Amino acid sequence: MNAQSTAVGWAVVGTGTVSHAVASDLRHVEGARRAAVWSRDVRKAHAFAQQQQFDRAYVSFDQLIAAPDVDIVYLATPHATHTPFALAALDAGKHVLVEKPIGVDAAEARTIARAARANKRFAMEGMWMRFSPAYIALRAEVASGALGDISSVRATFGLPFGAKDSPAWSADRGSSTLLDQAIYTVTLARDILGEPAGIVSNATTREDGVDLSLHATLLFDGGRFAQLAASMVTYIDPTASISGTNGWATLAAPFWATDRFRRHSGDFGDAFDAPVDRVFPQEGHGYVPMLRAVQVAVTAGLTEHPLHPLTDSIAVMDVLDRIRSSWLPATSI
Ligand SMILES: NC(=O)C1=CN([C@@H]2O[C@H](COP(=O)(O)OP(=O)(O)OC[C@H]3O[C@@H](n4cnc5c(N)ncnc54)[C@H](OP(=O)(O)O)[C@@H]3O)[C@@H](O)[C@H]2O)C=CC1
Ligand SMILES: O=C1CO[C@H](CO)[C@@H](O)[C@@H]1O
Repeated sequence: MNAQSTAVGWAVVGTGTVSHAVASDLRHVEGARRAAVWSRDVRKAHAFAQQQQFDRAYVSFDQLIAAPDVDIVYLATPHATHTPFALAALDAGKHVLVEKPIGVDAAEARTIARAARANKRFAMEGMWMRFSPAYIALRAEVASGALGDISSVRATFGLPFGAKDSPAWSADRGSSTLLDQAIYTVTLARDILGEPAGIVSNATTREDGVDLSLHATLLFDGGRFAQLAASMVTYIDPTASISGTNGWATLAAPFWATDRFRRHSGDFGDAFDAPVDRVFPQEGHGYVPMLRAVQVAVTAGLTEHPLHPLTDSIAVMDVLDRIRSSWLPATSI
């Protein structure tokens, strides 16, 4: 792929939670070379490179994106930093896989899409749920009519991540349960029901504006609806279900990274007494299908992935913007 080898060189930017999981999953991707890692802290960069077996460690982002053996830059940093890092990497001629959310709003997502087009480079948001075998199979069952005409979706993702005043969540980093958790619920609702015609929502926000919990009802043509909720301070059942005229199906927790769903369908007897379980093998921490798909697309010269094109990231960000702008004046805690 790059001048020095036929392997595809990956760089990981940031050394936090998801960087470790993804770096470890890269070992399962045939032809992926763990080329470089970047951190603001030299010790962390070297420790990560050693632990995850990356060739080199950088504290200069400019040097990392100038490295000839780096093909794909995976960005796993705070939300507010995604766009500047992505633009710099694209302008340096690198392909980018940007952790979700691609930016903090739809305007940023559009800016990244323009830069990817201008540089003729691959860009994608790391919406791994869309590459999960269980999720793909459920979408196929829905499309084939197994649940009849779809009438509603419920998707909720609340986990108490820590203290409400944790410095890990800050407005200047773009911390937000809308961007961090609700993005999965909106992605699922759009995948099944399309673009919402109306939105009813409210959120609980911290004084600095960080939204901590929210609920939203998305309204669609024909009375269809999606009930969504997200939180970073309390549990909210981390499952999702899709219902229609012939039954319902539930993605097991955590629905955004699940290996299974249960379908209840048919007449009342079958729906209640004869559910069908579908279970799929999970590779690594669950990121492998997405990483492999990105690498295959880049190797094939694609600039977007058909399973998660930039137009979809932009459309989801548009819905997130609409949800945010529908909130009543901030309710601080
Ligand atoms: N797909 C998934 O399953 C998951 C996705 N995510 C997404 O991944 C991204 C990162 O999340 P997560 O790994 O949980 O976050 P962490 O806080 O654990 O790690 C973020 C890393 O970004 C680096 N960083 C760069 N610039 C800054 C800055 N200005 N302030 C703070 N850190 C900075 C830090 O690395 P260093 O100190 O080395 O510079 C830090 O370790 C987010 O977009 C999040 O939504 C998160 C979890 C799971
Ligand atoms: O995207 C994500 C997936 O799930 C994690 C929790 O398990 C979240 O923290 C994260 O933001």
